[in-house]
This record gives sequence, structure tokens and C-alpha cells, in this order.
Amino acid sequence: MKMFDYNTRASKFKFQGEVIVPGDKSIAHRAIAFGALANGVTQISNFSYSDDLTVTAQVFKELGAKIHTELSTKDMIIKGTGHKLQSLDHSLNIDNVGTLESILLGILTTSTNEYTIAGGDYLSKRPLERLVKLLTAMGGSFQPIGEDALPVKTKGSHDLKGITYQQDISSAQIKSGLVFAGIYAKTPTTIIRKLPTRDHTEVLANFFGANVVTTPETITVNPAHTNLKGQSLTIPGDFSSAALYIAGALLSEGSEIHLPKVGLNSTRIGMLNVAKQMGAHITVENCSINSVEPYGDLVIRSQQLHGTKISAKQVQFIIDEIPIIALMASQATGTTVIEGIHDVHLQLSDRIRNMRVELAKLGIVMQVNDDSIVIKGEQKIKVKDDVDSHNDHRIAMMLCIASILTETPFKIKNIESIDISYPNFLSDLKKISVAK
Ligand SMILES: O=C(O)C1=C[C@@H](OP(=O)(O)O)[C@@H](O)[C@H](O)C1
Ligand SMILES: C=C(OP(=O)(O)O)C(=O)O
Repeated sequence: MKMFDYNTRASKFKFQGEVIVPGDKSIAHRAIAFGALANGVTQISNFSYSDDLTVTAQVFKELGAKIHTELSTKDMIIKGTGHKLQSLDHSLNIDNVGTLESILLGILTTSTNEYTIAGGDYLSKRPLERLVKLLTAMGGSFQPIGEDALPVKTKGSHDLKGITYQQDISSAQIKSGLVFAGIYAKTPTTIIRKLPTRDHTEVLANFFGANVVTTPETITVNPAHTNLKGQSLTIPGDFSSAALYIAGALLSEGSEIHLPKVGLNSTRIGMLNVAKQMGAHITVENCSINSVEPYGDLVIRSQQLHGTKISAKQVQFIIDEIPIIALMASQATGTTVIEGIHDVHLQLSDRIRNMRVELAKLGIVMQVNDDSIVIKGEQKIKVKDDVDSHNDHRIAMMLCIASILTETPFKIKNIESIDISYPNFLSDLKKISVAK
């Protein structure tokens, strides 16, 4: 088992300098999928390989897309299948890539070939029924091989009918599966929103030539099965990666960091808004739009934060940042309450439980209720034990940020899970860390 030994020096750290965070993982999954389905060539600039995106690229290669990366520019080039998906005599292994699971289920519903999708430990337990029942209503058929989780056999149809789905759960992944299937259905699909979620699928669908109409209450996917055309796009920096440095710089006195070209899609930057609610002044400059997604440069200096109330409406916009926000809350003055956390238990690992258990080993406690978390501020880090990422990259990276705030060294077991989204995280972290 690999152990994290970054913090072996008996010192706290502050952040100084600049980090160029990797390209956004969530947008890249979708860009690969649309590029693989489209007619013609797609060029994706600022694509950052991570374990999750390697799996997604591999799956779409197996389905027939020609995908390669230009060595000189690092651009990903995809020659699309024009929706003629390769039939396979082996199963598609999607490891624990949750976003890919939903996108792929939606896409395979549009093919008359039979496929088997297999997954890793986490996805072999995560319920499939939430999305599968909707895709079945559109005309797909699915056979879970075990319980209600991967592996699953799929057989779709060219005669799918659109459905109207009143969201009972606010999930960008479930919505995305329906959008992909809806593009190839014979009649429109309408999603009536519960709460808004990240909108990369809708935005990219239209960029590639689909016809998805959004209002504050609904998303309507109109049939567009022959229309997808290859495109060129540039992926902005991943806000979820940037959030780690934002928190570290705010919490560690004397810090000042610059984060150029970070994605600023309003459905992703909930953590920035939470930081502002907690009293942070963060400079956002040089804002622009990359192909379809907004981005800008961030400048963050350390500041004393205060507790805040985060409502259920905000939770989808901080869904992957809850562990790092919990750490921020524990160091602020006053108490922070995060409401509407119920669905977060279904992320990669049981994140709420795992962050509570691991932060407790650092002396940081929180009260986790059925649908809320209460975190008292001004908790001094007191290292009691080594910690574990539970193979969850967001937990691993949050624990690394906690490590800069204490002079007591501790180890992070299963630190290699950072490769899921950000393989260069430790070297980037070291580059900007200055011992105090
Ligand atoms: O659509 C996406 O790219 C994602 C949606 C979120 O999951 P849910 O849709 O399950 O909330 C998020 O937690 C995940 O990391 C990525
Ligand atoms: C949970 C995550 O991703 P996915 O659902 O795609 O595995 C994540 O990136 O934090």
C-alpha cells in the first residue's frame, strides 16, 4: 500500500505561486462521447488524461471511434462513428467512472447491438434502477446480472420514444443519460427539473448540433439523430481541482496563489459562492468563453472565514466539493450547516461518511444528520492516526490540503486515488507549498 509522505517535515505550509489545473474531467467525458457519436472529426484541446478519462476514451475506442492524442499539442483527435457503434464480443469495463456509466447507458439504449457493461467495486454496488427504469420506458432493455448494479446487459432500439420525466432526484448524471438517449429517439424527451444541476451535457449537445431546449423549469431534447457533427473545442481548467487550492490558500495564512483559465460555469462554481458567503474576497479576472464554456483567472489570498448556511439548492453546485468545504468550515469562526446532503451518499464512495471518519482522525468532528451536516468552526487539527482516502480522489486531495495546516506529519493511505482526476496533484501542490 502506497503511503503519502508529503508532510514529513515538521512544518505548516502556505501557498505561493501559480497552478495550471488540469482540463475539466466532467466536460471531457461528454466531449469524448459526443465526438465519438458525431460524423467527422472532433479536436479537443487542453485535454488532461486521468484514470477516469483514460477509461472513457478506451470505451469509445472499443465502440468504434478512432481516438488519438497529438504528441506536440496534446490535443485529443476523435474520428466519430456517425452513430454506427461497433458490436462487441466482450464486456465494456468502466471501472468506477460514474459519469461514464450514465452516459453509456443512455448511448447504448440507442443501439440494437447487445452489450455488457462491467464496473469496479463502487459501481458494482451503486443502484442502476434510477436511470434504467427511465431508459426502459423509452424502449431499451436491461438485465442486471447481479442485484440492481453493474454488471448489466443492454439492448436498445432504433425506435425509442421520448418520455416526460419529473425529476425525483437532482442528478446531472441521470439527466445526461436521458439527453444522450433522447437525441436518438423518435419523439421529444422532456425533463422537468427538481433543482438545477451542472449543464455541460445540454450545452455540448447543442454545440455538436443537437436540439436541446432549456427553460428554468424544463429541458426538452428534440430528436436530432443525424445532426451531430465533429467540432473543435478547448476544455477549461477543472473548477473541482481549483477548489482545493482555493481552500488551501484561504486557510493558510500568508498565501497568495493564481489559478489561470479555470472553468467558471455557474452550475459548477458553488464552492466559490460558498467561500464568498464565508467572507472570502476572491478576484476573478480575464473572463472569457472557450468554445462554449466560460473561464477566467482566479487570485486567492488567505483570509479569516466565518461559518455559513448552505441550502439544499446549492448542494448540486458543490456536489464534489463538500469534503473541502467541510475542512474550510472547521477552520472558520462560527458554525456551518450544509443542508440537502442526502444524494451525496451515492457519489463514488459514501463521501459524507468517509470524510467524517477520516477528519475525525485529525481531530475534526462534525454532526451528520439524515439530510444535513453541522460543522463547528475553530477546530484545531490534532493528528490522532493516519488517514485513508477510501480510494476516493476527492477525499484524498482534501486530506492533502488538511496536511498543510498542521505541523504534525500523517500518512494518507491509498493516496494513489488522486490519479482518478488529477495525476499531477502532488507535484503541483509541492510546487506552490512554502514551509512557514
Ligand atoms: O455529471 C457529472 O459529470 C457529475 C455529476 C455529479 O454526480 P450526480 O449526477 O450523481 O450528482 C458529480 O458528483 C460527479 O462527480 C460528476
Ligand atoms: C464522483 C466523481 O465522478 P464520477 O461520478 O464520474 O465517478 C467525482 O469526480 O468526484
